Amino acid sequence: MLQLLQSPLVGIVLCIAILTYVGRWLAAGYDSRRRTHGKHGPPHSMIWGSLKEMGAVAMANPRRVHPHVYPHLLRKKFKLDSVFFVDPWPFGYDPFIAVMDPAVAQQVSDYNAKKHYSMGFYLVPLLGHDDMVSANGELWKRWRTMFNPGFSTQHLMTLVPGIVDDVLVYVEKLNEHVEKGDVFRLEEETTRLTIDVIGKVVLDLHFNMQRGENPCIEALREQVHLLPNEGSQNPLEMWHPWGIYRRWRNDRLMKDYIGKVLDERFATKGSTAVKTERKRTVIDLALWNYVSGKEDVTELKNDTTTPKMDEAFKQGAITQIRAFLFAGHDTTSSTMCYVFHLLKKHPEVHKTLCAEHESILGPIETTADTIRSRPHLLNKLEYTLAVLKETLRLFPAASGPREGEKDLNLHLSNGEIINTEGFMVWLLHYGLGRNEEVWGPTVDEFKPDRFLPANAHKIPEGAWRPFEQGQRNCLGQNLALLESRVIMALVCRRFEFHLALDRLEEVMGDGSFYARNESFRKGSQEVEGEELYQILVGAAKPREGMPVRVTRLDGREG
Ligand code: HEM
Repeated sequence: MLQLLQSPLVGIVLCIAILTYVGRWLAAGYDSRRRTHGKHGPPHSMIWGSLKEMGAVAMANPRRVHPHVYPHLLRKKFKLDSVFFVDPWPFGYDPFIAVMDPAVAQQVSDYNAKKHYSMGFYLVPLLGHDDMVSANGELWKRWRTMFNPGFSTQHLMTLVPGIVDDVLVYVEKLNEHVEKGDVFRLEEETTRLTIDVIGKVVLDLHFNMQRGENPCIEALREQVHLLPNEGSQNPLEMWHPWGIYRRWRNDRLMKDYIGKVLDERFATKGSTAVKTERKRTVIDLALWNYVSGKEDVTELKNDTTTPKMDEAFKQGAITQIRAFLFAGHDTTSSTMCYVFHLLKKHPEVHKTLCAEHESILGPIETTADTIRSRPHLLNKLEYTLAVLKETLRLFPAASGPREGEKDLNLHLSNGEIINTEGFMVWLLHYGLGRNEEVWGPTVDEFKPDRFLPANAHKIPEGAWRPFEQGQRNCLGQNLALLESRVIMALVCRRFEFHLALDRLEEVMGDGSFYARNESFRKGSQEVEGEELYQILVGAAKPREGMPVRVTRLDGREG
């Protein structure tokens, strides 16, 4: 063996392999430069691409600001149009077309452009292969069709009492923080709540993360933190042996845990209950579809031994369940954090919101029971919905990376037509929500009124898309908006949250991911005057997990 390794032939083969790899890498770089040169965008050089200009913007802003913020800052700095080209090679995967124009974004979703392949790479450690968030074509369609009924408004209304129970635990915990007067990370507490909610929706399980721990969720959350994130300026971080081991271990743990739940549900319910009960949790929908797809279910019904599930189906279902657990927790908790942050900054909005809750849901003491018995009242909270929409306009939790292709042409308002082949088409909800050409002179102001039904017609079509639109829109958006309204109805009249970024040292020992890496805290800590800027940790989250103090608004017990 040693002799073989020392032979000149092996050396030659290795050299050829390395040279081929480097050659292909350089060719990709040249291609990226060539494609982007001369196109509308920040100043571009054949040597540096857009790197110099991106670097200058990065240097003028906090080191770990979320990548979806940069194109917006570039657009403002160079007074660019709402669609432009950026060449970040050797960073990223392809040169990209930044889209912050509603009509053009709409063209991309009407075309039903494919998810960009980088999304799959990014999500594999977290979700496994072929998850429905990044999959395309028939594979995606099959899962989406299967799970759609689990997110119908009618079904979601039946979940409201369970959501209320979870939010009441959250209220209890906030009261404990009031008593202690401590500083804590609001994102952490809120994420535990949204996990409890999504656990019921997806697996019909109560994870009880607000009062305890769960190994599967711990693994999921650690996995989120091990993805390329705010620490990924160091490309070697992904290759750290400890990180590789933890990702492997977490992946196995999640697969085993969810696989066991699936097996148990399938064994206890077998086909009979799954077929007759027609429950609509994600897991039951998966099982129901599986059982219904069988040619002969009687064989399963009469089976006295434990029925076994086809392994390929099981692995696919595990991946989708992981996708729901992931997509359904931190996006919502991040949005809630920004709602509370903006309400504190805008007391007049907070007051109007509380008045709406009082008039539609009655006194706070009876609100939980009122919502449980008359959940449809949540649909009447127009101002609450407007506050949520305005928050998502300014702080969207995600964006939409799509793959350009030969037949996908973008028709710009100036008559120009852009062919997208070879580019990533990046639908940037952050930049779209902050584009003054779309939202006018009040673009930077927090004005929920713009989303009230009387004003909604003034908003250009396709301009509000934090859940994306078209066939690949967010499957969980109705759940997110419903859950958020329950939280707001039970929290906003009780508490206010005081941002405590100046008391960070009090939470640094909490062992959370946010406590890592001191170097991120050096230099400017504001983006366009906002100190609670977004960072990338799975979703776009408030930096430092939003350290706060909480006080009671009425001085009474919550
Ligand atoms: C405020 C909260 C949320 C926001 C802002 C949000 C945003 C988004 C966005 C922008 C997409 C499209 C991504 C793309 O175009 O590449 C998406 C997809 C998705 N979201 Fe959400 N989401 C939220 C909550 C949820 C919840 C609660 C669930 C729970 C089940 C969920 C499940 C999904 C799924 C399964 C997809 C993929 C849908 C498909 O491709 O067919 N999301 N979300």
